[in-house]
Amino acid sequence: MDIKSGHSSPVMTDSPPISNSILTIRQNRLPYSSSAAAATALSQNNNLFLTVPRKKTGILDDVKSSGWLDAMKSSSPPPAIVNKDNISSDATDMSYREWTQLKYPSALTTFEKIMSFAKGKRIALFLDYDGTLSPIVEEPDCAYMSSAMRAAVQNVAKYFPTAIISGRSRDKVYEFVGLSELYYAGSHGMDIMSPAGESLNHEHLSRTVSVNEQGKDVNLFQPASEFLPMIDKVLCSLVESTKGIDGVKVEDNKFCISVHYRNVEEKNWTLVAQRVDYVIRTYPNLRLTHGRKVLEIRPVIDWDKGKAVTFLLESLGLNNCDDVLPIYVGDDRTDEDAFKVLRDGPNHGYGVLVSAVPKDSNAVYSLRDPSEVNL
Ligand SMILES: O=P(O)(O)OC[C@H]1O[C@H](O[C@H]2O[C@H](CO)[C@@H](O)[C@H](O)[C@H]2O)[C@H](O)[C@@H](O)[C@@H]1O
Repeated sequence: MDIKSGHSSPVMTDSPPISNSILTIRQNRLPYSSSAAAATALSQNNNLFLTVPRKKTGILDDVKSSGWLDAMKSSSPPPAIVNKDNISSDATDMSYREWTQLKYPSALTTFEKIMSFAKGKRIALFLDYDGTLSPIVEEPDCAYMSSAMRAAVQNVAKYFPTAIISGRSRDKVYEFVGLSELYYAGSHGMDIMSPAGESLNHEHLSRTVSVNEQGKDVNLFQPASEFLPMIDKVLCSLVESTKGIDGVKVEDNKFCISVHYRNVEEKNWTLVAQRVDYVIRTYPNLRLTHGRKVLEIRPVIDWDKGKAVTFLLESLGLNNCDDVLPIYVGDDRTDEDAFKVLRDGPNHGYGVLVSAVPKDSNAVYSLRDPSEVNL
């Protein structure tokens, strides 16, 4: 594979050797140089989002009838599917193989095909964090990324504009990744930051300049900033109302809040759902989504990871270009918005779903786990 310089983003010219990691890029590459758009109404018809019931009075009934509990139970692969040694059963293996053969081919085995499609195109790379760059662990504060993964991300970012798109707060995910040359979109895309020295050029941008850890100016785009006081209030209420439940963790993600129940005994999951429901039912401007053993509370604005990808492509001048190939790698339900944008929108690209279990997705390709994102 060779990459031509002289473009704002390098162009793929040859097929690279097959790699066992989507982030492995070898050889001599040249570096690339490279009014708040907060829409007001909720336009999510996406059935991944659960509407918070407002008018009923029986909280437990609400929690049951609105499907919260079912979603909570199915929100991460049950331990029975992948055993402790990560050795899956024959039946599981078979269904996974079928799934990758028939529906979502492995990005590793089709790497050559992807690269031949990328020939002559500029790549823009979008990476989710938890479950994609770092393995899912019990303690959210300990979801560290390996140095090998960091080096791989750093390497690709020399050649392609690269962004981390996470549900976490931007500060937290920046702390984990630690690479100042990347774009970061925290809070499910509601907090976008350019690398130092790069600006976010966008018609809808009411630009905020901020100073990063190295004292350099960076551009911020925060379409939900008006919700901050409300989110802070709700955060305090959620901490207070769940504090008696063993194992629960309320995480401040700045423009959204995560209520983790991974370490809560299953018999108490109803209680978690009830308490969360009780707090947020009085806030019509908030909505609830489910992640991996986590309830995520965020403002009702027409913004998600898919919108963040579009915004970044537009800011980079890479939108609606036939010679651009955006690639998004993610594992979670919230990544589906980005996969959908790349599959159906004008910026045709590839979604790569990281999953060890078969599931339906808007992605085109798959990888089994973070170790396949980078070996
Ligand atoms: O968009 P992401 O970068 O994938 O962030 C989504 C959520 O990830 C984190 O929670 C998940 O990972 C934890 C660490 O492995 C795990 O303990 C938890 O059960 C998972 O849900 C993060 O803590 C959340 O705030 C993010 O919303």
